Amino acid sequence: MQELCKSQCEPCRVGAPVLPKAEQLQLLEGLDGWQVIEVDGIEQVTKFFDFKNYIQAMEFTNHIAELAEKHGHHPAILTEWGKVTVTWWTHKIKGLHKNDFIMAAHTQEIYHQRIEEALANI
Ligand SMILES: C[C@H](O)[C@H](O)[C@H]1CNC2=NC(N)=NC(=O)C2=N1
Repeated sequence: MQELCKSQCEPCRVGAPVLPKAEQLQLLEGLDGWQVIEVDGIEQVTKFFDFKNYIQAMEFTNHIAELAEKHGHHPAILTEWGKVTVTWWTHKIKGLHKNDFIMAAHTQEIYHQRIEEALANI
């Protein structure tokens, strides 16, 4: 995860190959609690994050939106009371690219940073 978290998204062209399952599993090992799902035949990597309330969930959602804009790579986000589910896949290849695992690593890093900040303010 350390390596992924320091990585930047690579240019991904239409028609690029989706990640083979073996590489997906290897990249998952570097993450914490993410899983690969398939939705309408499209493989995606997803994880949900817990929060104290809806405002904190929304703040995290907006932080991920800023991350996505910065990298030009955007997730599906479901924001609920106390919970945010973030799901990454690459639209242009209709599946998983290494970029999705890089962005998952950045996502969980943001969550951990926010938790540490909250604990520091107790
Ligand atoms: C033009 C724009 O950069 C592209 O459409 C980007 C936008 N964000 C994206 N996000 C994701 N998840 N997959 C993409 O293929 C993608 N393409």
